[in-house]
This record gives sequence, C-alpha cells and structure tokens, in this order.
Amino acid sequence: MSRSPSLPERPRLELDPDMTPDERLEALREHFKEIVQVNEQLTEQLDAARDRQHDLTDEVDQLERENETLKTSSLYIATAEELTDDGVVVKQHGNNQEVLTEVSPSIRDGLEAGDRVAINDSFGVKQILDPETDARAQAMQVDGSPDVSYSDIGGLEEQIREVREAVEEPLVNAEQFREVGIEPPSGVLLHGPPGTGKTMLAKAVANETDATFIKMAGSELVRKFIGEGARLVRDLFELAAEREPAIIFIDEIDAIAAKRTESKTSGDAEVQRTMMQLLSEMDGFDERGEIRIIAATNRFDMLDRAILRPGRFDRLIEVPNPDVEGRERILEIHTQEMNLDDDVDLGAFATETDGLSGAELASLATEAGMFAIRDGRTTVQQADLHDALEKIEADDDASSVPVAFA
Ligand SMILES: Nc1ncnc2c1ncn2[C@@H]1O[C@H](COP(=O)(O)OP(=O)(O)OP(=O)(O)O)[C@@H](O)[C@H]1O
Repeated sequence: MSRSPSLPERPRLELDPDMTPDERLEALREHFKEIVQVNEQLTEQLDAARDRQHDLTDEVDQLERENETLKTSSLYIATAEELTDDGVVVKQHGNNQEVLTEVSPSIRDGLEAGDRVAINDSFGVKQILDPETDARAQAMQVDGSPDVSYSDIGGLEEQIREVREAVEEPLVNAEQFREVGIEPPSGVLLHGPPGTGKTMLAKAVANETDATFIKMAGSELVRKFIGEGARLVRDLFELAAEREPAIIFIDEIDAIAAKRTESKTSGDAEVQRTMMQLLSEMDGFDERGEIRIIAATNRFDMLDRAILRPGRFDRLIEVPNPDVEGRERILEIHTQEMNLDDDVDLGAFATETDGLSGAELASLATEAGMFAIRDGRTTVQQADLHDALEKIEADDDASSVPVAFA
C-alpha cells in the first residue's frame, strides 16, 4: 500500500524582543507567506486525499457487487438436447453453444431430452426448470410432429393451396426462391370465424414440412403473463431458431395487435410493448433460417394495420365457414371412424347445416354417436344426426342469449 505524503511542518513565528519594528513587520510578512504556502500544500493534499477516497469507494462498491454476484452466481438457461452415456449435450440459449457436460445422478434421473435446464459458468446442470418456473414452457405449446395432415381438413382446398405456396414451398424449396431472387411472404395471416380449421392448417403445414410447431396464444400473453409479453415473444423466436425448421403459430393475434385505442392505461402500454417486440422480431426476420410464421384471428377488423405491412403479415388468407360441399367433406372426415347405418346420407344432411363451422360439425358427429349409444344402438342413423343438429342449435341459441336474460 502506498503511504500518504507526510503533512508539512507548521510554520513558527520567532520574534526577538530586540527587533526593531521594521524587522518585526518583515518577520510577520515572512510568517504570513509561509502560512499561505503551507495552506496551499494542505489544500492540495486534501484534494488528492478526496480523489483517492472517491476511487477507493468505487473500488469497494465494485468488489461488493462482485461478491454479491459470486454469492448468488447467476445461472444460464439451456436446453438438454441429448442424453448420452458420456453425459448430456446441452445447448445454451442465446449463443446456441453446444457442450457435452456431466450431470449429477439425482438430476440425471429426472432429465429428458428437450427439458430446459439452468447451467452454471462451467456448464454444469444445476437444476431442471419445472413448468412453474418456466413461463416459456407454459406460454408456448411445442409439438415436434403434429399429427394433422391436409387430408384431415375439409373444404379448404384453396386455403391449403395458398398455405402450401406461402409457407411450405419456401421451407422445402428455399434454394429455388433464392435462385429466382424473390422473397417468400414473411408472415401468413389466417382470418375467419372461430373453429374453421386455422390451427389445423398451421399444424398440417408443420407436419408436412417436418417442422416443429410452436404455438403461442395472444390472449394468454396479455392475460396470464402480464409484464412478460415482450420477453416471451423474444423467447418464442429464440426457441424457433433452436428448433428450426419451425412454424411459429400465434393464435388470437388480435389480443396483442389490436388497433390503438384512445385510453392510455398501463395495460395498453404493456400490450403495445408486446406488439412492438413482435414487429421488431419480424422485421429482423430475413436473417433467420428455416422459420415461418403464421398468425390467426377471428377479429380481422380489429387489427392494427401496422402488422399487415410488407415484410410482416403480408399474405392474408381468409378461412370462412364451410360451404355445403365443405360441410359434407368435414362430416365425412369426422364420421369416418364411426359405424354409420346404410341410410345415412351425409350429402343431404350437409344441406341442413348451413352456417355451422368445422368445429361445430365435428362435435355434431360426436353428439350423433352419443344419441345412438343412449338408444342402445351400435350404428348411427340419419335421425341421430338430426337430433344432434337440434341439440347443437339449441346450445348455440342458449349461448347467444344476452347475459341479462340467460
Ligand atoms: N375444415 C375443417 N375440417 C375438419 N375439421 C375441422 C375443420 N375446421 C375445424 N375442424 C374441427 O374443429 C376443431 C377446431 O379447429 P381449429 O382449432 O383448427 O379451428 P380454428 O379456426 O383455429 O379455431 P379458433 O379460431 O377458435 O382458434 C378441429 O380440431 C377439428 O376437429
């Protein structure tokens, strides 16, 4: 440690009784000069000491911070990619660095490939993130291979063609797009009434392209994960990058991308932040590899037009309620495993189901089966379909009764 310079000597005034008044005056002047000089030296030393004190305080602060960090030792988030006999391959989020690491037997027992884990500086797995800790796991539904194929979807031939062109082709034939020199659509927006097969379309395209299907519901982002929306949107794209090829499916996008209202509540600001994050992720989308993004809404009219600009959701596909042929096809699909009586004429029945969505037709088929069971039969008859239709229409009427009268 450097020693501080010693303090200057205190000047002494020595007056001889034999001095003449002039000599005394001269001695006093000399003494005054010495005092001023010492005072200057002391002021300089004081300033230097203050500077030093300042530096030392900064140093102490920094050491305290480092000490705190060492005590709490932050952990990084990673995904356990593969469990091997030699250890576990973990991939760190953010930099995608992959390492083979050892895991204690107690952690290893509960670990499965695909789990999110917390790792320390030396990549040791410290804990498995349970769904409680892991908002990301709760907010996103990840399906490595969804089991919906195009043939499970009735009446949407044109929409299937468009989705294949906008989503499947760029994933499967990326090279061709590059050679022709055109950008595939950035995002596809499926819009139409509830239960018409929008989610099915997104799942089918993921299935067809062997892509991971990652779904996030806009409504949950703003209702369940308050304050975390923007971060979760960032995580969503990060996860897709880790699992590419991937299809990101944002359901009920209107919940985070509604037109701006006049009110300026803090909730609005939060929704706004979430949407801004989504837009910035999409704007930086070109550099991303094999990731396609599909969103869905039942409230197209409510959408903020900013999300429809080129480079964002620039391919709009309307998914309406099915027409009569579509309804017949959907009924065929949902009754194909059922034991139908020879008298059943799905074509004729389809004409009576105007206005029903695919989801309603699917539950109609199940209801018809229930009527047959109640009647002690193992085959479903045309009458069961009619009874089921009546029930569904009655349920529908009940749910559309204004709340005050319900
Ligand atoms: N076109 C269709 N063909 C076959 N089944 C359908 C069709 N549309 C809907 N369904 C049935 O309805 C269920 C719900 O459909 P899906 O979730 O795809 O609708 P959605 O349009 O995404 O609805 P929402 O807007 O409410 O999220 C499906 O699992 C399927 O059983």
